[in-house]
Amino acid sequence: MFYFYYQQRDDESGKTGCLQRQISRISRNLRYRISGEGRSGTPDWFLDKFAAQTFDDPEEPLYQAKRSKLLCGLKLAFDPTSPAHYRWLAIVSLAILYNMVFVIGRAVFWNLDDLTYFWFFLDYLCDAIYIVDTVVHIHEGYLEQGLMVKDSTMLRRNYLNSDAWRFDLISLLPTDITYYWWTPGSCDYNRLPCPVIVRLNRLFRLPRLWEWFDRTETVTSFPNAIRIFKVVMAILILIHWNACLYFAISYAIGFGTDNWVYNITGYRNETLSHQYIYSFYWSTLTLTTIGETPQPEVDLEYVFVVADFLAGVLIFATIVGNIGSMISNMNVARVEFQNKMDGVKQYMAFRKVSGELEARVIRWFSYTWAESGALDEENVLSSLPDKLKAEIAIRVHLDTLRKVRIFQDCEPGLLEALVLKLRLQVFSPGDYICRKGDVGKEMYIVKRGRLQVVADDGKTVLATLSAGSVFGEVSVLEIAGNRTGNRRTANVRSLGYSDLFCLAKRDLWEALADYPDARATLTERGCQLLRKDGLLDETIFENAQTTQQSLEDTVRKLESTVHMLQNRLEGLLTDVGEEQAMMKQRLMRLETRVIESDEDTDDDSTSLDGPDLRSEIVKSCLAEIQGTSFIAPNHPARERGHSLSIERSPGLLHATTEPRSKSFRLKRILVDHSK
Ligand SMILES: Nc1nc2c(ncn2[C@@H]2O[C@@H]3COP(=O)(O)O[C@H]3[C@H]2O)c(=O)[nH]1
Repeated sequence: MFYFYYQQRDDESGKTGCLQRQISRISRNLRYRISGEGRSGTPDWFLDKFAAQTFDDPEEPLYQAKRSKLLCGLKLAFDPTSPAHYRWLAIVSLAILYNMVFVIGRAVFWNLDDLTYFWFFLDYLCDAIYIVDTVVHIHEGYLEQGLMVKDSTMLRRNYLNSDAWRFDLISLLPTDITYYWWTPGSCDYNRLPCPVIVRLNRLFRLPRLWEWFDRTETVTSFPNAIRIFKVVMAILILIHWNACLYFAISYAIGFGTDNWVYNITGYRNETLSHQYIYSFYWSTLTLTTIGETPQPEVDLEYVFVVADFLAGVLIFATIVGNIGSMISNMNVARVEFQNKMDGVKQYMAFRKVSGELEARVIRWFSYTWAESGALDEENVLSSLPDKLKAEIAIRVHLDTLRKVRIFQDCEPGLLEALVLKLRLQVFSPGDYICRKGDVGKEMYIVKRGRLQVVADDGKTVLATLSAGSVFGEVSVLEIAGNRTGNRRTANVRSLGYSDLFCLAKRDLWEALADYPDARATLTERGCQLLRKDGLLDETIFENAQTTQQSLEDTVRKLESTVHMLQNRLEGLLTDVGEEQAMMKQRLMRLETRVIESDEDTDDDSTSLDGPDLRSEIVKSCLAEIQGTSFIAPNHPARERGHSLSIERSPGLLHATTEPRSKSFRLKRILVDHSK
């Protein structure tokens, strides 16, 4: 429950052994300090302090480590998803429930409050639980960017930023201080309520109870049962509170003053049990509006009864509706299955299917329901990512898969790939899974049951298959030399009920494409069976093996050639890149020279031809960048929306705008790579 962890800021200096020594020293110091000086403070406050003290000792070998900012501290944090935290919430919930039931009960039914010391013990036990819970609540870890935050300072900040601290604080207020003036045990039928009413603030801890219910709903395998329990509990507490209010109103109006209020006179009516049972009974009748209740006589009674009726109608209608839908949800699988079965039965009756077949179908339905509850595994798991689905499937089917020889030594990847493609099929006694001569489209793995491989006569049993056996692979693998081609080589019949995993041919091929060893094992097994039955043409098989061998060699050679070519191409690409970089640099140098020579003149209409220096520069530019075309993208003419054409003649460069043809001086010359 407690996380004591090291926070190490300097990786170089941390060594587990040293850290353990420090921790034990810090704990020793902590114990000494707590017992010796009795100082208070949060544990991590202490621990940080002592850690600093320990490291400040120059004799300490880790003194240097401290200098390089190794901070080693014990921190207190609670993981809100841990089972220990969940159990703690259960304890807090009990304390809250205690307060919810007994504070109001004892405040009204004075006889109940007589056992003063007993109640004191329970009250302060609950208060102690509340105090510890506040510490736990403050140090509860939370997720930030998917990681659990365990830093005490951040946890405290997070707690103070939430609303929870207000509720915790109110529920911790020591309201019982009023007992000093208002002594417990001093109330009777003349003086109500009892002083314990001041403890009502303890109910502000209610959010923790809801938290526990939420966690329980998530954790449990029976969420509907928990929901129903929660609703029933809410109803009972509501009735209890209403009963207490009825008794309190009867006191306010005056016990026995009319027929509506509680009549306290008489030996039986004076007893606590009768007072409570009658009030509870009255409350149940009124809230559920299912029985005759005494007619109210005074205004307050009318108001109270009307409020009760309204609450009853609204709250109970909601609650009962919820319970109804929960119960129908619990049966939804059964109802759906029943509907499917009825549909098939109606269809068989309509199509006049033989009685024997009908009976088999019905037997199949009952077996499927009894064994798996008609669970649609694919749908149930569809929302999970493939990896998780595969993990669940492997766990669920592990026993079967362990028995399958080809899966025993296979790589986990193949197992994952295959397990996701497996579909469960159920066969009844006498069902033929495949018949000799059918086209093979699936391979099967036996999960449960016994099957027989039978010859054409339907009687000669070639082999018996049980859990973990694989069959149907011969026709699916398309073994070269198989005389039956892709046809089934034998009949397979289910002896009793059998559950089989079915793997489609395409899925099997896809999975085996990446796992040649597994494929070879399967093919080898298929060959053995074919040889046994004389269905393998050895010549074709050997030829195919040789061809495959040479094919594999060719592929291997091709692969190495491709690899070599790739290397050479990479080298060439690097050369081209370097050349390009050099070219760019030279071009930049040239541009700079052109711009520098242009800076002296502003004349827009200056032609580039002529025996001046610029022309010479452009000439050398052209000579430098052979075959590359030029544009002047930054020229003012282009900015004004004129089209700009560049002409290149040997030794000259003209920039001309449309519509007016005019020569411009080029201020910048760039290489247009797109051309
Ligand atoms: N032909 C043959 N198939 C067998 C035998 N034992 C089990 N089988 C399986 O029965 C399956 C029938 O369909 P396939 O031919 O696809 O694959 C066959 C084998 O996987 C046997 O002895 N002979």
